[in-house]
Amino acid sequence: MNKIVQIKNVQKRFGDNIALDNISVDFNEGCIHGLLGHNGAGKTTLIRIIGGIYKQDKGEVEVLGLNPIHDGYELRKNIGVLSENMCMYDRLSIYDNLMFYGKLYNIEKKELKSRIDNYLKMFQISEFKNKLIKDCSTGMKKKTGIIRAIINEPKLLLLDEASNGLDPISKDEFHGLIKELVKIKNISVVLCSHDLGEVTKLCEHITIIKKGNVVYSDSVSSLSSNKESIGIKIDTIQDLFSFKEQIQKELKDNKIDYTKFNRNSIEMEIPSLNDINMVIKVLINYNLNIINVEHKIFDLNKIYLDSHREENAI
Ligand SMILES: Nc1ncnc2c1ncn2[C@@H]1O[C@H](COP(=O)(O)OP(=O)(O)OP(=O)(O)O)[C@@H](O)[C@H]1O
Repeated sequence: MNKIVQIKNVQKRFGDNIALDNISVDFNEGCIHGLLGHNGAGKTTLIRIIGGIYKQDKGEVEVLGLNPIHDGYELRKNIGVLSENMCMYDRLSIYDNLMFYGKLYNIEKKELKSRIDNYLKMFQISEFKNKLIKDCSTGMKKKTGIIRAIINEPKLLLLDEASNGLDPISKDEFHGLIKELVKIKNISVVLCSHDLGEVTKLCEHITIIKKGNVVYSDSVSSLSSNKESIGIKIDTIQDLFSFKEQIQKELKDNKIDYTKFNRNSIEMEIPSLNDINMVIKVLINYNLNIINVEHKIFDLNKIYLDSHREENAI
């Protein structure tokens, strides 16, 4: 698979603050890549280096075979960026905003109009095209923001916490649109998010950054197939916290070290599916009513928490 982004030993400082320490990571073409990490981990800085907005202090960066600093003009023609703050003109309509941004790319007027019309249709906001941005809902603005980010038909789309503020239904729609773009336009995406559900749903490759270093980077398919243990989640009617310590001890005696208790559910890693019966017996012994048993093939929550334990610090 071709590499669309190659980052090698990149460092970026802001004064004494090391935003990126010594990062090396590659992103493949035609995939959605998730970029995760706590607040201040360095995600936006990395996105901005990829987009040619910041220049790294050390290391090498290649995006679409280009050097983002030296080939900035060429690069900007081929990437799209959407961040939480979308920077659109409040007093212009959806349509006029898109025309304005499209003209910046020197897209021929007839072609630009046809692209805008097609995307407005695809995103189901044609009927609102004359609405001023200041009067639009967050969902409408986000859709306009994505159209703006892809109006130049980019090969790479950088989404920095772009779905923030969307209600669950609009978020679902947003995810559908991103998937569709990847499928029909073969766009590669780097998606920065704090929403692990969103990343699990969309991304084929995941990179976790901690204090300016990559602490985790792997494809979801290899994560799922290389797993030595199996994640399960069991829902109960009763409150599990009252039995937490006893259950935890019994499971530990049965070689189940990782357990996460929620009020009405327990998540754990079991060595094999045969161990499910033993776990259920333990719970039933506490007169707990089990209402659901879920097999979690890919548990990003656990991967994220594990990668932020102190012993994994680089
Ligand atoms: N322009 C800047 N000037 C000074 N410091 C900056 C600048 N941009 C980022 N930093 C610092 O670099 C570090 C990494 O910030 P960055 O915004 O990349 O993190 P992030 O992972 O995107 O965080 P969040 O999830 O909160 O958006 C932080 O300590 C931040 O304060």
